[in-house]
Amino acid sequence: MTGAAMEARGLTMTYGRRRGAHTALDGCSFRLPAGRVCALVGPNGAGKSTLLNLAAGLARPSAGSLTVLGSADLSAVRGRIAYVPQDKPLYPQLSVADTLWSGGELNPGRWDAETADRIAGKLPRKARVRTLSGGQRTRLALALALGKRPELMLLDEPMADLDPLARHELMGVLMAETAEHGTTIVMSSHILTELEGACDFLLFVDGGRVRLGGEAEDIVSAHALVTGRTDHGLAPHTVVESRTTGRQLTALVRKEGPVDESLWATTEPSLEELLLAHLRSPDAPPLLTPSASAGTAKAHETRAAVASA
Ligand SMILES: Nc1ncnc2c1ncn2[C@@H]1O[C@H](COP(=O)(O)OP(=O)(O)OP(=O)(O)O)[C@@H](O)[C@H]1O
Repeated sequence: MTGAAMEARGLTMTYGRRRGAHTALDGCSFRLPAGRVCALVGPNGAGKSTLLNLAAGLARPSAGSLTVLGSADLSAVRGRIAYVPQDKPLYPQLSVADTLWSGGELNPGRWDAETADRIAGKLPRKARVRTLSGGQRTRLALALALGKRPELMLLDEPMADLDPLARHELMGVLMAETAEHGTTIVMSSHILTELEGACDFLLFVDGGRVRLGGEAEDIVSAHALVTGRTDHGLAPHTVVESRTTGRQLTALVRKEGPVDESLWATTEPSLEELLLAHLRSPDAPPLLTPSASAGTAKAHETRAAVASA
């Protein structure tokens, strides 16, 4: 599919009322183009699970709007979405085989038994779900999600309890899904090293707000790691984070034009370095690339239509 897999405008979610009220998402606006593998990152309590719950249609926003797969009525697109929440809810009394069978029963016309079976891998088919380890349960939940052949997969910390080999395998499977079927994947994770190279889009949420959004490559290349003398100013660049050792300054900057490389030794940060710097600097200004800005696609389409008229 083309267009946006998700588009949020002023998306706000407040839990509780009056004195006990807590705003988990606070006026988020962003756009996630279809067919991307999107890393949803942010510190504990940032609002990641809340966003995934809203996208899965399990809760309604307190204010603002959220469009998923082109529809504001999320019950209408539920069949095209697979959601694997953090606690991986499965029926503990069912066997692995029965759980896979139920996937087929619940998703008539869409179910891909071969894929589900492949992802379930060596899980003992006769074992009851309640006897599986955390990682094995995750594998089964992912088999159900992928077997559904969704257009949008929402995965809340899918890698947390997988062993390194299984994580590697999962990343490969998810990337193949996107390449073959154009599936959009949104995956929350705290394991930053594993996201690099696997995710091509980034949503960094903190304090209920989107602080970074867009193509991972574009976001990384908008920044630079610079080292130089403290008396060389860094203007006009925005300093996200800096550290001084004697007369030497090392900083992660958001570039406003080219960095003067005669004064500053400059390298491109890794995605992990970039995210860590932003985690440590909650006051850094937000950055949304044009592809992640809500409403941009329509504006581009309108401009293109006007130009070709
Ligand atoms: N059902 C709820 N009732 C009240 N507050 C909630 C509820 N669910 C989440 N919250 C609060 O909303 C905020 C965001 O929570 P959320 O689970 O979305 O964060 P998160 O980014 O997924 O965190 P983590 O990385 O720890 O999983 C937190 O302060 C949390 O305490």
